[in-house]
Amino acid sequence: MLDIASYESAAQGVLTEQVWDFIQGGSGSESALAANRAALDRLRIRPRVLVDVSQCSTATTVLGAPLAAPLGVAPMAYHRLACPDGETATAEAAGKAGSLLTVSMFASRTLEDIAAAASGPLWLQLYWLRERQALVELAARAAAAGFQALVLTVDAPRVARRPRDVRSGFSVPGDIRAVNLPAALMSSSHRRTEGASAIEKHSREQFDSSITWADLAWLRERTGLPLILKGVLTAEDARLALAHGASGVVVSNHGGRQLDSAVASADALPEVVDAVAGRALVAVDGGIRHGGDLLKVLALGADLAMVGRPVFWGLAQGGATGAAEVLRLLTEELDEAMALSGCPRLTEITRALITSR
Ligand SMILES: Cc1cc2nc3c(=O)[nH]c(=O)nc-3n(C[C@H](O)[C@H](O)[C@H](O)COP(=O)(O)O)c2cc1C
Ligand SMILES: CCCCC(=O)C(=O)O
Repeated sequence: MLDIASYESAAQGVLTEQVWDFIQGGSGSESALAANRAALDRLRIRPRVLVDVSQCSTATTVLGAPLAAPLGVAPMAYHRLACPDGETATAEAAGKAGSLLTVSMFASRTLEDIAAAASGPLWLQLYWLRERQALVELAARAAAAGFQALVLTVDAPRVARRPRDVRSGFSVPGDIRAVNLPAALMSSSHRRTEGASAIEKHSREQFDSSITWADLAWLRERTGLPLILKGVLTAEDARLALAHGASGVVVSNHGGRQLDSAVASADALPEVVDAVAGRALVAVDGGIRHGGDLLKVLALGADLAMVGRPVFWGLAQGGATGAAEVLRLLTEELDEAMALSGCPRLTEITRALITSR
């Protein structure tokens, strides 16, 4: 497999149509989904030549953790939809590739099993549930298992209407469970209804859509782990995130799965980078499919790029091996893009490298 697109088509051949649509799909007209790719494609690289690129290095550290490249796996629910081992396969893959793994609150393997399979840094993603005690317990288990940060997803007061899932009557198969949460909190995710998405209905029941900036203190008082906010798309919210003690933000429109008309993540990235001004970590996700895309978001000022669907495709196609290959491929492509653009070190990747067409 020579590119990420090959993993995508291989995965389509392996997954059921309903799971495929759940993974690939976005909200509404899928315009935010398309915008992520379009924004990256619009950016082009202004390469510099006759630079000594005989020794390129993609290595970096993120919140103190060494990585082979500024690359991480975005949180995605239920990896067992893609392969039988689920998140332990992903953890093994991320470790092999030197990437960071963000585990979803709706992971289908236990935090402890995932930690045992991991050899690299782990973060735990949370949605803010009405049942706050479940958050506190998860945060404590994550810290005990060696997770290094919490990622609170803030772009999902509820799961958006995703037409593909409504049409297919998507529900989470009964044998695949969000095993880190009490079963009673999850039962409606598995309740199949024609013409409705179970996860959208579940989120209306279980997510607390009343939380505001003021509530973040409550969570921060209950964990020693750094808190990162995922789903920030404006300078205003980036400043508020810092004012409320966040250690970082993930610039993301949730892979086009939440606000359908949202700005593309690559378009939002520069204003967030400028607002954060080096005071906290800036990660980004959405549509990153090539090493060149990595180079582009690094040039716009991201400290870390995260990929979602490509990892699912790798898992579907070849379990831990497939997912590791996807992460390695992106890292190799970044290395090549750095060499061919005259940037042997990550610090040389600046905005001067970017033009829009
Ligand atoms: C199948 C799937 C499940 C997801 N589950 C979660 C989740 O549980 N928590 C979350 O914060 N984001 C979730 N996301 C969003 C991803 O973290 C990420 O923002 C998005 O997929 C990045 O875009 P990309 O897929 O284009 O790389 C999910 C995305 C997909 C495709
Ligand atoms: C309730 C599960 C939501 C996972 C998901 O599909 C997403 O966050 O995009």
